[in-house]
Amino acid sequence: MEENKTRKPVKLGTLRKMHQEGEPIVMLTCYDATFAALEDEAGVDIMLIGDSLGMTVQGHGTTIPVSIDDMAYHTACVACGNKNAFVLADMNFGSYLVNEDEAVRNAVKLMKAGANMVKFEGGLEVCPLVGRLKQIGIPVCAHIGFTPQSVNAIGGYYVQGKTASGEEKLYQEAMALQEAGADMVLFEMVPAEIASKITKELRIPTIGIGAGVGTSGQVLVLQDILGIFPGRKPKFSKNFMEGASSIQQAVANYVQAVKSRQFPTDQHSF
Ligand SMILES: Nc1nc(=O)c2c([nH]1)NC[C@@H]1CN(c3ccc(C(=O)N[C@@H](CCC(=O)O)C(=O)O)cc3)CN21
Ligand SMILES: CC(C)C(=O)C(=O)O
Ligand SMILES: [Mg+2]
Repeated sequence: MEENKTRKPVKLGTLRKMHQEGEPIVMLTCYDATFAALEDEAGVDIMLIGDSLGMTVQGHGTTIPVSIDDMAYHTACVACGNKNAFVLADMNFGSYLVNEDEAVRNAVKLMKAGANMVKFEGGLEVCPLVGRLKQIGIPVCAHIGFTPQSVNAIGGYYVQGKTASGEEKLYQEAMALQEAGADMVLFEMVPAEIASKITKELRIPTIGIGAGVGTSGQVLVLQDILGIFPGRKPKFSKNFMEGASSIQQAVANYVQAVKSRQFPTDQHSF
């Protein structure tokens, strides 16, 4: 592969600047070193070692069975293949809301494996943990809206924040997370208008998946953009292999589509 020599390391400061200047941030899930090198070369800004690996790599029906050792292993694989992208690692179900000291130790494990930031699902209930991690030098991305680890409690794959009170809840959560010290907020499956409105009021960058084009950046699952995830495709994802002649080109086309705000369209939004 031809080396991309113009690329500089993406740091937290880079992401803040992109948010301020309105340059879209491209995030894509990544689970191994080969794809890390490929995504890095294609210009992906943030590689997310998502707990979606429970579905895409391990073949489970949800993200619930994933362990902290699974997350640390895949984070280390990605970190080895990556040169310049920012590395974000998901905290798995059960690794952060059971016991706060254990949550801190688990976050430390992911940072030692090569993460630059950790992400976990939740609103007001995770604010104390966000503050504690911040104190010991661990940046946090908060994941709100539809939170897949709570699919059993939510009762299905439903769009969140559709009612006036749901919208207010999302707004309050985003503001509280920023105040608690979060460095980024991710919205999953929320109305485009709300994600855009909250993004304008936050100092910190936002990332959307099924949250419209008005967030600071976008994320999708690697296997979804390659059209190789079995079963029905979520409304918010897009197969970028269509019209591409290689995997490299499909990933580059995703990067280009997010950077030019051609993706997502209304067709991928709620
Ligand atoms: N391959 C893959 N893509 C993802 O986007 C993804 C994962 N896995 N695993 C972790 C979570 C789970 N997420 C999901 C999974 C499925 C739907 C889904 O099926 N959405 C349908 C509605 C399905 C229904 O009505 O039950 C949709 O049309 O958007 C949404 C989000 C997002 N994440
Ligand atoms: C879908 C994204 C946002 C995620 O959390 C994951 O891949 O686990
Ligand atoms: Mg996740």
